Amino acid sequence: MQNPRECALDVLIKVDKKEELSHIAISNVLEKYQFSEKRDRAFFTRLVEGTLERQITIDYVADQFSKTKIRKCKPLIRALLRMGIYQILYMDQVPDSAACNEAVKLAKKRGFSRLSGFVNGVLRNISRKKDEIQYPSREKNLETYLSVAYSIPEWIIKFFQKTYDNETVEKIIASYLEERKTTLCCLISKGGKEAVRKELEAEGVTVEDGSLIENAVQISDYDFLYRLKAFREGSCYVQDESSMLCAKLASVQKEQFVMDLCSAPGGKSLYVADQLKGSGRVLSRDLTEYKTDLIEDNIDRVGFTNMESEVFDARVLDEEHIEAADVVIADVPCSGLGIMGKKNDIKYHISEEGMKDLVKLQREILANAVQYVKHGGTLIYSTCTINPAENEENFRWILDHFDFEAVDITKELPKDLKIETAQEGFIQLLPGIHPCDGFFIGKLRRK
Ligand SMILES: C[S@@+](CC[C@H](N)C(=O)[O-])C[C@H]1O[C@@H](n2cnc3c(N)ncnc32)[C@H](O)[C@@H]1O
Repeated sequence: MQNPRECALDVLIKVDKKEELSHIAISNVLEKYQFSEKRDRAFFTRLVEGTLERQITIDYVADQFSKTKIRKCKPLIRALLRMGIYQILYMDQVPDSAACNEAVKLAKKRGFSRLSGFVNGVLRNISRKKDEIQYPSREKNLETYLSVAYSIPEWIIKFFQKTYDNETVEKIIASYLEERKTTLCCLISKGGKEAVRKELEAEGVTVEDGSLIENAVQISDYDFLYRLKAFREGSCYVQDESSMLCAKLASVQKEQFVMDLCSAPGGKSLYVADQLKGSGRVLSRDLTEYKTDLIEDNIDRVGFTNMESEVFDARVLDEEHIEAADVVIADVPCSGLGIMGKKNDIKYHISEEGMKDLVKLQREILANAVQYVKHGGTLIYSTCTINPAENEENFRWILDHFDFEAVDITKELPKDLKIETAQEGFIQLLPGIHPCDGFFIGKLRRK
């Protein structure tokens, strides 16, 4: 990686133009430069993720120091300013002078010599007057304050306030900015947690136990996941504990047939296939070949023979599988408000209108999902969002329209997780309140 700042600039421009999602753009660059220095790769990742994460705060600051509003700047200049401000405000180890000089050099290199003075002026001014930056008053307008302080669109804050008190809302949005470790699910059939821990520690990785799930570990102090033997050889895979809990609640039994309707990259399928210990069958579907290739990559890596992938649109009823499955998992496409800390694009892309369309799509998928469940079989309905319409309202819609009953999951939850609605068959996990992503899980039984 010759110049991590230039790589970051290119990714930020692409993401700004909505040409690519940030996590995909970042991982493409990291893959391309997998043999570059660990330090450069880490700097690049932090610069892109941090700049996107703090974009609302950064833009608010930029507009105080520039006559041209940042939204009106050319994409390259906007990206340069944003990443320059991020370095000045949030990267203590980078001298402000380096942040300014490198931004000026990149502006010139990319044919914007005329505007390099403007970039220099804005960045140096912010660097000089850091202590004079004005932020909105918490007392005068809580929502605007929270939006700028935590870099979350104001409408999302108001949306959360409809369901949660201000203290909870602040905990949720603060959690999105927290640094998080990578969580891995250790496959039981590959020796389980202790075997994985041993291999990871031998490679210098720091390994801690997960908070909710027995076979979860959290790792730090590593560079490239694919270089870790335990990962490469398929003893573990990346999965948040909320997702593991979701798959665990499917409570699969040996020899069962499981249909996972929206399954790429295959996390929940892998979990249940592992629980089936080589028996039974997991049919993992997704909408496109690009997506099922991701599932196939995972199957190849872990070597499971009881799991297969298939391109299938879950909105289309599959007559051949009516009442065929012991367990159906409908982990549907959703607004993703529970994972905004991991996927920075979500907060800039999603809208209330978009969430309404998602509810329609989810019900279309659910109307088919219910039909694949055998009588007495299980339906798991899940999302990674915090939106009552996509979550408990859809759950109740199933109960109202189909021959299903809610399953009391109180006793199946980890002992530290006490959520009252569990007896009604569902839980809403909240980041900042629970030690995992924001996630909804509902469990139903076909009568
Ligand atoms: C929340 S993600 C699934 C995550 C996955 N269950 C896991 O644990 O790794 C939702 C998935 O639904 C897929 N999807 C969207 N529309 C779909 C449709 N009509 N039919 C099938 N899958 C769809 C998306 O491609 C995406 O992979």
